[in-house]
Amino acid sequence: MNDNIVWHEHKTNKADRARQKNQKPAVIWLTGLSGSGKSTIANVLEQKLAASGKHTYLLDGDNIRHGLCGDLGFADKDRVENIRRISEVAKLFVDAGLIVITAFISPFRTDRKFCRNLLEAGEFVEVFVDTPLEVCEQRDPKGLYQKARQGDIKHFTGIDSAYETPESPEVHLTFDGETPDQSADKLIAALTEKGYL
Ligand SMILES: Nc1ncnc2c1ncn2[C@@H]1O[C@H](COP(=O)(O)OS(=O)(=O)O)[C@@H](OP(=O)(O)O)[C@H]1O
Ligand SMILES: Nc1ncnc2c1ncn2[C@@H]1O[C@H](COP(=O)(O)OP(=O)(O)O)[C@@H](O)[C@H]1O
Repeated sequence: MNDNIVWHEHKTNKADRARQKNQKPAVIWLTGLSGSGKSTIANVLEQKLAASGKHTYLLDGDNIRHGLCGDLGFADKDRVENIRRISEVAKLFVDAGLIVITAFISPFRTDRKFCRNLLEAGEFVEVFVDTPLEVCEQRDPKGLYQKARQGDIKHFTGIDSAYETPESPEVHLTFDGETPDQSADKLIAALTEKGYL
């Protein structure tokens, strides 16, 4: 970083904006395999939070990779940079007073920890969408597992690229045949019980 760039304190701050919105800004970070249900649950969660008057913003893997991270692929170093950029954006949105929901595979522990460390204590809420690989592969909503098994996609998470499971996520969301709506309700119940909402 350039030594001649000095941080500028603003007169309106995160606490003011949070008070105005009557909510606790945070990042609800969904992590899990492709097809585990991150985007689906994140969408339902956002709808439900909006309906209860919360101000939210959803950052979703596929969408962000069309714009902000459109230059990145799926080699390890690209995934690291992907999560770094998203973490910085999430931090800005938290500063804006929002409840940020993210839906990225985010396969590496150090990258999820990077985001946690960027934020203040209690602002990073790791949610492990723990759907077994067999279920994700059976769902295969975009046909990507089939392509990965055929060798048409390289470095596919869970097939030939690692997924490091969270060691102590704030919320551990297991799949037991629930509908997306039920999973989102389970998540909201856990977030409420732990005081994040
Ligand atoms: N090689 C490989 N591995 C994993 N995923 C792949 C790959 N190639 C494309 N896709 C599609 O990209 C989506 C994952 O993007 P993310 O930004 O969440 O990935 S990461 O966090 O940087 O690992 C992922 O979206 P989700 O299925 O919603 O998770 C896939 O649709
Ligand atoms: N309880 C559930 N929660 C989330 N998705 C579910 C659930 N049950 C079935 N699904 C289906 O699984 C698929 C998950 O896909 P998606 O949300 O794109 O996952 P990801 O974002 O993790 O790749 C969707 O087709 C969704 O309808």
